[in-house]
Amino acid sequence: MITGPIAPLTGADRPAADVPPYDAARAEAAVRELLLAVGENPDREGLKETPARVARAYAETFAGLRQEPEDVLTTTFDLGHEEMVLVKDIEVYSTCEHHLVPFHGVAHVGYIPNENGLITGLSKLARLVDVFARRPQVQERMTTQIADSLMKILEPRGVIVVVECEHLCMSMRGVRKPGSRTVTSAVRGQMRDAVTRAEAMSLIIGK
Ligand SMILES: Nc1nc2c(ncn2[C@@H]2O[C@H](COP(=O)(O)OP(=O)(O)OP(=O)(O)O)[C@@H](O)[C@H]2O)c(=O)[nH]1
Ligand SMILES: [Zn+2]
Repeated sequence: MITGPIAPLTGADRPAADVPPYDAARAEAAVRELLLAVGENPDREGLKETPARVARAYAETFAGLRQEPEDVLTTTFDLGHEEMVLVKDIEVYSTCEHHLVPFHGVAHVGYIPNENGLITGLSKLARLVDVFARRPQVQERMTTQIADSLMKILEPRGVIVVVECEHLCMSMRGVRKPGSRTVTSAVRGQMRDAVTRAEAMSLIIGK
């Protein structure tokens, strides 16, 4: 049986500073237990390195728990560009917090800079998506977190985030509907205006 302290704060929005350091030994012990539980022999040749491998993989998969959006939205420029900036088709791999299996697809992230034209590096938008994707997630919360952190840090006039993902928990098990895609959006500030929103959506949909 695995025992030990649990994270002091349990909310999904807790700050990275409150998340305890990654405990690889604990993850390894848990994977060994899981293999025993399903009736496998964790000491057989093919599996003996598996708990350590999974522990290493989980460190990467959940690295976002120890990152803040401020860590990646660092490079900002004052370009004086006040029109919409949209990066679309950002590949997303996240983990469904209900089943701990992946959901994957694309995110489209757009914003309208403020009157000072404060913008960020394009790659930083993709990094921001990863900060929230690399956590146990639900797609709705991930979408909201991306939008709200952009609003807070860049103080833009508006933000739109659209995420389209296939959830493997719906494809490979349970209801077994491969190919279905879940679309979530979060729209903030001036991006809520009908004309602006329509422009953003046509840029997102147009291939
Ligand atoms: N809203 C939302 N639901 C999700 C997400 N990922 C998985 N789910 C759903 O979470 C639900 C969990 O339902 P439960 O009935 O508790 O679990 P379950 O018995 O494994 O459900 P099934 O997947 O239907 O077999 C399922 O309907 C999943 O499709 C997500 O990102 N957002
Ligand atoms: Zn799931």
